[in-house]
Amino acid sequence: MATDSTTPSPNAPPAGPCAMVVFGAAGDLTSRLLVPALYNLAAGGLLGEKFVLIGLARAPLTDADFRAQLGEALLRHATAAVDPAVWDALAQRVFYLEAHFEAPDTYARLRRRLAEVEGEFNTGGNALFYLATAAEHFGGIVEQLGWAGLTREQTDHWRRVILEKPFGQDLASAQTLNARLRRDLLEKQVYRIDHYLGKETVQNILVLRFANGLFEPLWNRNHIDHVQITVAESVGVEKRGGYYDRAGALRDMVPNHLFQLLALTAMEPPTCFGADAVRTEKTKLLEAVQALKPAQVPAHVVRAQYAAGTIGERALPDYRSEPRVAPDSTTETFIALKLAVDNWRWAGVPFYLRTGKALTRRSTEIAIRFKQAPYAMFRDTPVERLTPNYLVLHIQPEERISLEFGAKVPGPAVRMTGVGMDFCYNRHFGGERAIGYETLIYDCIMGDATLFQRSDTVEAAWGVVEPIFAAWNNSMADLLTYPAGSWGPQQAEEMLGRDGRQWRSTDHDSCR
Ligand SMILES: NC(=O)C1=CN([C@@H]2O[C@H](COP(=O)(O)OP(=O)(O)OC[C@H]3O[C@@H](n4cnc5c(N)ncnc54)[C@H](OP(=O)(O)O)[C@@H]3O)[C@@H](O)[C@H]2O)C=CC1
Ligand SMILES: O=C1O[C@H](COP(=O)(O)O)[C@@H](O)[C@H](O)[C@H]1O
Repeated sequence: MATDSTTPSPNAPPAGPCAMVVFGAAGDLTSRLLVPALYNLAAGGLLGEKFVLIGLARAPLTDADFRAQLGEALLRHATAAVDPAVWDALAQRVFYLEAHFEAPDTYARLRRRLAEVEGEFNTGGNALFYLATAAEHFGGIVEQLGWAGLTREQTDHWRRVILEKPFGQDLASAQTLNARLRRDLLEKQVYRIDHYLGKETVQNILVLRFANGLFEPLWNRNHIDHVQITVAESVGVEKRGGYYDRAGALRDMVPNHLFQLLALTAMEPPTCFGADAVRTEKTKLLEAVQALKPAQVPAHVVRAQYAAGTIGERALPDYRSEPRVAPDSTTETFIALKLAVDNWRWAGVPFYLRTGKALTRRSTEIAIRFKQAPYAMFRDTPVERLTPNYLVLHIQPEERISLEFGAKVPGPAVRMTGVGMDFCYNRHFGGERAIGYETLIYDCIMGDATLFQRSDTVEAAWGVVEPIFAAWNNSMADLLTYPAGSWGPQQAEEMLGRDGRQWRSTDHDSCR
């Protein structure tokens, strides 16, 4: 992550030289996210002349077909008007290799193609292998790259691999995958993407906390009552029933995206802005999250599945009637958790996390609730209750930070109302938004792994959720239902209610 400005800094040097090989280049991720991100980098002058893209997939395409396919995808998914000159220049450096991941000759052909582009475009022998493919292919591809000598680094060139999530389905499979990767790659060559770390508002958590003297003294159990992390989606399972029905909300979202938000919010200050310093603190934080005991699971975890309902004008069927979902599915589409971080900073401060599909609206936020001031001074006034003090990091779709506090209503009587101060990204930085993958691709080419997951972080995260799976396997938690378009089951409210707390309402949120 460039440390002096935005996504990445416009003053940053262009990335490269390098050849980026995308395994699964005819897929959705490539068209929807990777190509627009590469275009944005090129448009910002952040992809050097010595950058080449080689797409690899099974479809019988020529280079020209592939360029045309990506060009159309770019027009559909670009975040700003496409400048044909920028795209044409980039497209000249795009190539296609029709190949099967499993076929051994794929890797010999790839080696030859890499040597050709190295000669023609001076890519310097550097190569980034991007596995934009289902996780079941990761091990096989990396192994074959290793056999073909394609992952071997030399003093004059580097070789790196980007993996998309999921990194395993549980702790054991994550450990197996990491061990398999280690056979052919050094940890420093592995870049595990969590796309939440590509979001500006997520990267800003570190800056907010550690570049401002204002917040850090308050950032602990002496001043913070509790923390809420919400990742609410208004979409249902859409076309991904086949994958999602095997994963569920806990696997799909919690050990990755929600725990990244948790770790950034709660970690100790790293000693420097280096990849290992930041990732070590994140890992330590996740290791400090108390594993739930089986008997705690029913009170600390709420899981539920959506039933038919409407979200705005949109009607959603029961989750079990969605395409490629089992009619008797017991997969959760909503989960709420109460976690404790057992360290000096956070002892006694609950962290409430919730995520779900088919909820009222899309809203991702981290709400930090400060402890209440003593009421004594207002006892003989009309003030009946003090306004809760929240610092809210609105991650998406609104991108802002708000501070909520009480203010005196003008007039002779002492009356109080809740008011807020807002920092809105749009208003301050303008409306042009990035995909999020720009920074991640740029950083990988530049060899900065700060925003990527390390193997021990991934394993620490699975370690926290593992006891929950175990309890569910022993039928220790009911699967509830909630109507699509609601905020989830009532039991998620009750979980906080038992602690005398409630989820912060997002109903009136907007940039003031
Ligand atoms: N799509 C998204 O928004 C996101 C996706 N991801 C992750 O990214 C990865 C890719 O997802 P996505 O692009 O949606 O997947 P798709 O199914 O759309 O694309 C997969 C690609 O892999 C190719 N492929 C599959 N098997 C083989 C094979 N044996 N040999 C050669 N090529 C093969 C397919 O080629 P063919 O066309 O020939 O089938 C296709 O190009 C997944 O891990 C997913 O979890 C992560 C975040 C977001
Ligand atoms: O990884 C995933 O993330 C998306 C949510 O991402 P966002 O950037 O739109 O918040 C989620 O829909 C999907 O199920 C999950 O696999």
